[in-house]
Amino acid sequence: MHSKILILDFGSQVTQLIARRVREAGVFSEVYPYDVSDEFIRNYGAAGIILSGGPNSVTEGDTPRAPQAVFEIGVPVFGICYGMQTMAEQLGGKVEMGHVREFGYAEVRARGHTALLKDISDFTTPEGHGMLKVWMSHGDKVNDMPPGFKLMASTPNCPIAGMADEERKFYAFQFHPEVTHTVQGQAILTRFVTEICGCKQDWNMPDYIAEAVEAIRQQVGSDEVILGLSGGVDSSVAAALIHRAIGDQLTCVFVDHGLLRLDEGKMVMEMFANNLGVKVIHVDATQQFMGHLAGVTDPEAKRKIIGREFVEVFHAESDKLKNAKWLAQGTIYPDVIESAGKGKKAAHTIKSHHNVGGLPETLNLKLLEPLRELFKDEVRKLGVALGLPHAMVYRHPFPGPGLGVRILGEVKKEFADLLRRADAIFIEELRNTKDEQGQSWYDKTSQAFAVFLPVKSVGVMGDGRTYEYVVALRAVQTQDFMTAHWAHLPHELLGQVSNRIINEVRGINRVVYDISGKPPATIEWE
Ligand SMILES: Nc1ncnc2c1ncn2[C@@H]1O[C@H](COP(=O)(O)OP(=O)(O)OP(=O)(O)O)[C@@H](O)[C@H]1O
Ligand SMILES: O=c1[nH]c(=O)c2[nH+]cn([C@@H]3O[C@H](COP(=O)(O)O)[C@@H](O)[C@H]3O)c2[nH]1
Ligand SMILES: NC(=O)CC[C@H](N)C(=O)O
Ligand SMILES: [Mg+2]
Repeated sequence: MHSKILILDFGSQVTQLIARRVREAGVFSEVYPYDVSDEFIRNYGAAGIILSGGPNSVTEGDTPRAPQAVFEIGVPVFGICYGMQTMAEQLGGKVEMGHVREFGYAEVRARGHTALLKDISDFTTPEGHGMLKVWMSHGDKVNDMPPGFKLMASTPNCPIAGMADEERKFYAFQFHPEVTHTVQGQAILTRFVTEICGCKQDWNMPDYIAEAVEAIRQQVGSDEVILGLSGGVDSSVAAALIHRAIGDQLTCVFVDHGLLRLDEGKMVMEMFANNLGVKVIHVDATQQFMGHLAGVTDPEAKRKIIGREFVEVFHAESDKLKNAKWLAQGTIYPDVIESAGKGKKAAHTIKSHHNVGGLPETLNLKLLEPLRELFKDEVRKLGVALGLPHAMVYRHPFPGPGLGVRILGEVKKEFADLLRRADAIFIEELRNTKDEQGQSWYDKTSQAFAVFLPVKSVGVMGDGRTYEYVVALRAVQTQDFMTAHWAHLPHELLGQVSNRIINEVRGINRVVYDISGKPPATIEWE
């Protein structure tokens, strides 16, 4: 049995990051909603409990509180932001609605020489104070500490930015150690779970796989599962994991909508059907997709058509199976955060992701989403541990609607064929570079591709006049795809790509490079 950390979620946008940091420390953890019962807390067997942040204010009645048992069962407790505020309130301290709200970077003075912070700091002031560079996001603050607590950290705006009752091993911070902007955040959480809670650092990817496999078997029983396999990272890793769990009960459906990259279909079939022994149905739905897309120029209309036709195909394929009760998806945590955010804040829809998530009721399939707690880089590590080739796991993401959102305006087969070839040249040239560390520009960019512009311009080739189409190259660097910088590719490389495309792809006589960031542009052009 692993020792385990219980994380109680008060609704923060970044709760899963806490779980991720604990995983990175090699310790097992699970996230539960804050309102589990006292009995649950007593029986769970946690080596320590972490209380997350959250959008509410403890100064208002009827807002979330931790089960009282959290503070009674004698295990260490770590409060973060709202978690600190409710800890203070529940143990007899005082929280006030702040007059100054603090969002973003702050420097915090570490105080009190606690077991948690000893020798952790980012720099020392001339007066000899240890300082931490942290990330804050709060309005309320603790004004009086509960009995038994001493001051652990402070800022000018927030005199009680950290507090500790070392007797009971209760620790709390107003800032967020789980985000990477808090430089020592991982060190602080690692120390909490190892030295303060006494957990062994014995939890690793093979254990994760074993537990996920067991959970999938429990959930699915003897039912059949279908999975939309794109050849992208997420659905490939999901397929490998589910296949490990239930073998032939899994059927993957790979849809070729005629808008895939060059040789994509061949590659996916070889990899999965031939090398990994996974059952894959290759559906050539080119006619169906292209037929419905004919004459349609509006980007949202195109996306909706593609989403609808995907569902049609999955529907038809699941009907052919005897006992298909589940639709598996490669949904990962950022997808979950984004959709929750949309529900709460009524944000504008910038793009309708084709997402199989918006499935019609009539499909009558339950969802199986074994990756929904993981971040992209963790999914990649999982893929490698499952034996998928490095090159597949570290591919750039490719959107479900494929070249459909990279051919501006009406999608035509002729355009898709030109774009596929231009794109393959760009990617090949990126892969062929190498810096001193042995990294290629493909590795150093997060996503790179060509875009087809259905406008013609005049050129001169071999003394003859040409009047042909334009291709735009796009390459971006990003952590989370929510914001992105355009990649500063070397001019020689761009020149080489441009030369090859114009020389090798008849029909293209001009290549341009996209130098827009996100925001204000988006990564895809439609
Ligand atoms: N051509 C396709 N055939 C079948 N399913 C698809 C296809 N394209 C996309 N999907 C489904 O849509 C889901 C979402 O696509 P998305 O691009 O976000 O993930 P991915 O393709 O698995 O990974 P990546 O982000 O690396 O491209 C996929 O997990 C897959 O289930
Ligand atoms: O599976 C997907 N279905 C979609 O409909 C879709 N639209 C955009 N993307 C990918 O999402 C990331 C952000 O893209 P944007 O900046 O263009 O919104 C980039 O990685 C895009 O490739 C999609 N992925
Ligand atoms: N990030 C948080 O947990 C915020 C806590 C609380 N809602 C505040 O604004 O102070
Ligand atoms: Mg994809």
